[in-house]
Amino acid sequence: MNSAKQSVVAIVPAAGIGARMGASIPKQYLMLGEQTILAHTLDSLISHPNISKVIVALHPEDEFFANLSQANHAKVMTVIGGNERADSVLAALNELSVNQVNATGDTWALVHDAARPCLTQTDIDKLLQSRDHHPQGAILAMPVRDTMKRSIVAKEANSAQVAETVCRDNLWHALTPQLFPCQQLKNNLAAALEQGVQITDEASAMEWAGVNPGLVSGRADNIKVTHPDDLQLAKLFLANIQSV
Ligand SMILES: Nc1ccn([C@@H]2O[C@H](COP(=O)(O)OP(=O)(O)OP(=O)(O)O)[C@@H](O)[C@H]2O)c(=O)n1
Ligand SMILES: C[C@](O)(CO)[C@H](O)COP(=O)(O)O
Repeated sequence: MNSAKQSVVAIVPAAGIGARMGASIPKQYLMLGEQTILAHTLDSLISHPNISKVIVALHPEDEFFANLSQANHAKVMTVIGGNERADSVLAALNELSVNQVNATGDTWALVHDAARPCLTQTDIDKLLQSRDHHPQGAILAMPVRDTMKRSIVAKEANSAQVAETVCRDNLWHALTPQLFPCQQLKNNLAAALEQGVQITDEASAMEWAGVNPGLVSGRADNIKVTHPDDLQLAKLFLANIQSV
């Protein structure tokens, strides 16, 4: 079926606590300019014409989401997330299968981290258009530019040492969104988690099932806000994106 006719549901894992950020509140609710990180992320998905629904996976004790204006948007619905990111994504997929994925299963899941607020419409378009030559699904990714080192396991802080240089040929940074047929992603993610497989992104569940997801080159400013110094960078990137 022509990809233009297939429906796309965005899934936003937003149930983390942001431990590495070390803030007093979950990092997705930190301010970035005029809005929270999560609000910026939701705006980028809500505003895309080919995204019909946005399912946000929230921490069971989340007390912030209801205060976002985006919480009341017609496209937005919520589910309770799980202990790990993958569990939160699966919770959203399970919610979808109840009332969204039709018999032919031609609904696509576009999974995007709440912590990546600098996503552009152009990159969403690029990923959606990749379905015609990547019917198995694809992810936004960025080729590695630096020489990559693997460290010796450090015995104490600030004592890391190089163990080896890792060949960077064909090495990419996996970004999000990651785009897969709903039904296949749900089945593969559930099976992988059931087997205790370490799943840190949707592609790794699909790879576990023998799929080779497409790699779609994405913008370098689509960063995941993880550590405190990422906040200023995200502010700069967002201002740049909004100025064009
Ligand atoms: N149980 C979890 C853990 C993470 N996430 C989400 O997955 C995304 C990427 O995870 P990460 O950057 O690691 O966020 P946190 O888990 O919050 O960060 P940390 O690991 O520092 O605690 C985030 O938007 C986070 O909210 C989630 O939905 N459910
Ligand atoms: C999904 C992801 O953003 C791709 O790079 C990354 O795997 C998330 O990792 P995290 O440890 O859950 O932040």
